[in-house]
Amino acid sequence: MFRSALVRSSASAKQSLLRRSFSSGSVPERKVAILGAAGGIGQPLALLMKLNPLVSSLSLYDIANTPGVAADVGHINTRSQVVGYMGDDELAKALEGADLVIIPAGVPRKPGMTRDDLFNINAGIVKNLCSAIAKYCPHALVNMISNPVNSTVPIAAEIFKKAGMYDEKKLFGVTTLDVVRAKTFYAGKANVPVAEVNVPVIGGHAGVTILPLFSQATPQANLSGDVLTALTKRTQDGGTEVVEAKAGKGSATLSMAYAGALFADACLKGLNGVPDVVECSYVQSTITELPFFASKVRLGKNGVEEVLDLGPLSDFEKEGLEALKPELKSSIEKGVKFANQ
Ligand SMILES: NC(=O)C1=CN([C@@H]2O[C@H](COP(=O)(O)OP(=O)(O)OC[C@H]3O[C@@H](n4cnc5c(N)ncnc54)[C@H](O)[C@@H]3O)[C@@H](O)[C@H]2O)C=CC1
Ligand SMILES: O=C([O-])CC(=O)C(=O)O
Repeated sequence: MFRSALVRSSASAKQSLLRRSFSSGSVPERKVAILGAAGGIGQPLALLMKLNPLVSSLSLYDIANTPGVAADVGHINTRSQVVGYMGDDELAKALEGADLVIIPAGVPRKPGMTRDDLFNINAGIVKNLCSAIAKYCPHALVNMISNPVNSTVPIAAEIFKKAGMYDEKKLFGVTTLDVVRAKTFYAGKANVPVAEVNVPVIGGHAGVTILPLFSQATPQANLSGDVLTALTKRTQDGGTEVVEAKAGKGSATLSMAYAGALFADACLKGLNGVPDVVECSYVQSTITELPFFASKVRLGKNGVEEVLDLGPLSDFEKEGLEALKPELKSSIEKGVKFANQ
């Protein structure tokens, strides 16, 4: 009893210290820039980042419509100052001093398209934005949302290498929506409280390259092989499920904004020195033979602190891992080739 009272009092002392340091303004200043901020993901993501007390400056950039989004979000009475920037001429100002850049710029899918069908348009957009990041905020963490993520992250890496500022610890493909979906679908089948669920998702972010590891899901549940196969397929097809339901009006935006805000928050916590922040992300990696791979990553003051290994896989997951490698490899090579042509 004495020990638990001690634990309680030290926890509440920590909380009040945190509260005091926050109110005295010692939470670090952090500038977050969203590129593509007026889009379907960009707008709700701007809202969620405005609600995040770790952000002191929120920079909203797009090629159109940012003044309205910035004026709207800027009226919310939370910590960050919001500024909207529109068009190429304002990109430098949008990026200068950014600690974290989130990129949901680019076109979304329509029914019948794969993410790779977006390559021709989005690769060029990502290339230009990354050239600007290299110039104006070379030390920022970059959260890449624009599809096809399996290729846009390698494109970003090549552009950064050419600019001589590439730091593999600072570049992330955002695969959090796959984790969010895997948790939701698993909780439904396992009949466990969704808030308690954890499921790592590895590989990449398209079709079979998305590999949820339900064998490592917690809380554990005794689900049959058929159910696990169906859960895996639903997670892999989650994006397509939304694209079809939206019937030509785009892809996931609200759940993506939620996932993007979760991942950005984890990055900011890491930058601020919060220990043991672990999220899945598509990063430069040596845990398989592929140069980029999504897995659990420990986040820290410099971005990626550690790429965690995959842990034990079921036979079904081992097969899934081998099956995803050719597609992921060719998407990576396509990105590298594009950036260097
Ligand atoms: N990583 C993931 O899990 C997910 C990725 N996505 C991807 O996110 C991207 C954006 O999706 P939505 O927001 O639904 O599309 P959207 O079309 O609603 O918005 C995209 C925004 O990007 C802007 N934009 C275009 N070119 C730009 C440039 N050069 N600089 C700055 N902004 C530019 C547009 O003006 C528009 O406001 C798509 O590529 C989509 O496939 C979508 C859902 C999940
Ligand atoms: O499916 C799409 O095109 C958008 C996306 O990446 C997702 O929802 O996971």
